[in-house]
Amino acid sequence: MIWSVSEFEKLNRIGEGTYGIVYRAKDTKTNEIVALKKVRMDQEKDGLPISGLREILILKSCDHENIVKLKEVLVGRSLESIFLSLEYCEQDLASLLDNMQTNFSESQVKCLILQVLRGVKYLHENFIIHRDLKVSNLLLTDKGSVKIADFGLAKFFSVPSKPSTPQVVTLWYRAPELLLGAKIQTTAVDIWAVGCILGELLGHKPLLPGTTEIGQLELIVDLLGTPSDGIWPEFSSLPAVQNFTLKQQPYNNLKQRFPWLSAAGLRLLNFLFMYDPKKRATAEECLHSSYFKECPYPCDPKLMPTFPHHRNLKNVSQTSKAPQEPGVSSTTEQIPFSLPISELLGNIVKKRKHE
Ligand SMILES: Nc1ncnc2c1ncn2[C@@H]1O[C@H](COP(=O)(O)OP(=O)(O)OP(=O)(O)O)[C@@H](O)[C@H]1O
Repeated sequence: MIWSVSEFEKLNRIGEGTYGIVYRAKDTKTNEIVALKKVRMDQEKDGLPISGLREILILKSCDHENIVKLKEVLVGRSLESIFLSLEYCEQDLASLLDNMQTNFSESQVKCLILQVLRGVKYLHENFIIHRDLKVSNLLLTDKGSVKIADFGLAKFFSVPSKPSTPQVVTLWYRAPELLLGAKIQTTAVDIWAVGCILGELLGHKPLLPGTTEIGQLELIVDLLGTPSDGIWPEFSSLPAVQNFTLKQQPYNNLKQRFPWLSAAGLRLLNFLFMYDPKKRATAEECLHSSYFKECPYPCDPKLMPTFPHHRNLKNVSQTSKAPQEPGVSSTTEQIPFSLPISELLGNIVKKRKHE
């Protein structure tokens, strides 16, 4: 068995999510810049946390230009730390939206959302539901390429579907069926999230920024009107319908929210926001939307502007002050040994003898 050893120079911390810390790092052998995502092992005594395993298995199975590439799974000196080495993307849409001086033009929004839809179409065709699509999980390279990231909540789905835990997807992007306790999750939850992302890009602010589940439902009802069995036959049999009294609001206010948007743009948003998940658009259908075939046309990704690298500027000083993690030096990190995924998964709880 060949163990290849790589050394990474940790450059700065670029993100910290629920499941891990992400660093910008240089592979000192190849000089390649990568993103190293440290998989959080806090509660784990017997191996990888489920979110880390999911992310590895799903990313390993993906090969698409709009899905972030997993290069290697790396194991630290003691098997206690696991890192994913991912292709490096200069921006994530959340920090970009927070920091940009000029808003995205509609043609740029079309370019971005088309790429998201291509990535989502690929996932759904490969029986993967992402379940946590949001602007912070959409990365953008300096070449204008969008990459869907963070597969910690993603899962393979089967047909017919099996019940799964409803508490997924960040509140702002969460589909009404999840808020109402549906037991079966379908690809439609990702499509709802794409609708929220499109609304956020077009409106330059989060579309439905709820702070509680009921508050989230109320924002949805304010925007789209109150659902009923007429438009969504399963509605009144959803588990949580009894828990909430939804206010009666008969109007769809998308046109009021986006008064400048064309009829095709509004049709697309309405299709993404169908209450009934069975009637909601598929990624494939959205890709054929006439919205993308009318002026302003989607810009070519190569013509997307590049932006200052805020995350690096902000975090360089933070990184040098950050408390040192076990086995991690603040400059040249002796981190990981790369191991084949089959080995990793086979040996995940065994200590390495040949280190
Ligand atoms: N390949 C990458 N290139 C550049 N930046 C990245 C990359 N992967 C992740 N990031 C940055 O790190 C942040 C957190 O990453 P990620 O979402 O994968 O972690 P997480 O712990 O699963 O987060 P969450 O809290 O969203 O579940 C992202 O928002 C992004 O800013």
